[in-house]
Amino acid sequence: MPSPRSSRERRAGGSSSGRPEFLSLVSQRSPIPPDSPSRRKESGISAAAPMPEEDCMKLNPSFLGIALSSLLAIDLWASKRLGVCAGEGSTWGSARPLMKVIEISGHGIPWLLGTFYGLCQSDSSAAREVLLNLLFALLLDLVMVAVVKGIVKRPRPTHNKMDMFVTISVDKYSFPSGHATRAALVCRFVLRHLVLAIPLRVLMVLWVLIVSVSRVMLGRHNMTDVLFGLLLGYMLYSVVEYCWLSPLSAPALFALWSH
Ligand SMILES: CC(C)=CCC/C(C)=C/CC/C(C)=C/CC/C(C)=C/COP(=O)(O)O
Repeated sequence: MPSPRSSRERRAGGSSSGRPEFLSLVSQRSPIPPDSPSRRKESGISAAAPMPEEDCMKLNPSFLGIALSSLLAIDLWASKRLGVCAGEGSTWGSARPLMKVIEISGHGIPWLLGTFYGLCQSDSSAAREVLLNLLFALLLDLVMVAVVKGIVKRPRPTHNKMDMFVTISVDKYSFPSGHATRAALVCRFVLRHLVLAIPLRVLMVLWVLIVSVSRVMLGRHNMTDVLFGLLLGYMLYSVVEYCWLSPLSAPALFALWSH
């Protein structure tokens, strides 16, 4: 048996849209009397009787849609204003070389190569365990960011100059920021597994903040790319911790690195 909503939509000319702005247009052609309860419901005028849950749900996607578009508009506008190092001629264009050094400090290549080198050089099994897990974390991060970038396909900001040091194909997309995920992941990893003096721990957190802010200042990302990247990196560390590789759980891997 057809639901009351679907039969109403058929009467209204076959529209399947549940969005109120479309329903108000549709209702001009509807044979339902203007003061009927269902007409009041469609036009959003509150009736004495409580609205059925089905009709309340119709308003939410539209509200959510407006809220999301507003957030994205604010994000684009603010990110463009903060992109003060996006080009040599930008307001803070002279700071661009420094921003690019910060960019390299969070790039995948130095982190992967450094960890790989450390793994080959390490002679203690405890160090090997930590470095092997760091390598796993960095590779997992690379894969996850590539997957999300490939799904979301959000283009980089229009003011970005694509002059980045070594990129892969999905790096033409900006959501999420790979630098932000890596910085958050590495920071959590290092704070958990390295015994560092307090000033160094503070420096590590500051580095995450500087790398994150520099992504927007360089014009590489919108703010939401960076915020989501930080969140993703933070969560990825929990995955690494959960899958922690040890000589017991992955003996073959550890046999590879034992001298
Ligand atoms: C050395 C080992 C063990 C493996 C190398 C594997 C490999 C394919 C590395 C690629 C590293 C690479 C090119 C990463 C891209 C980093 C990057 C430019 C991310 C984009 O960051 P974003 O913040 O602009 O999104």
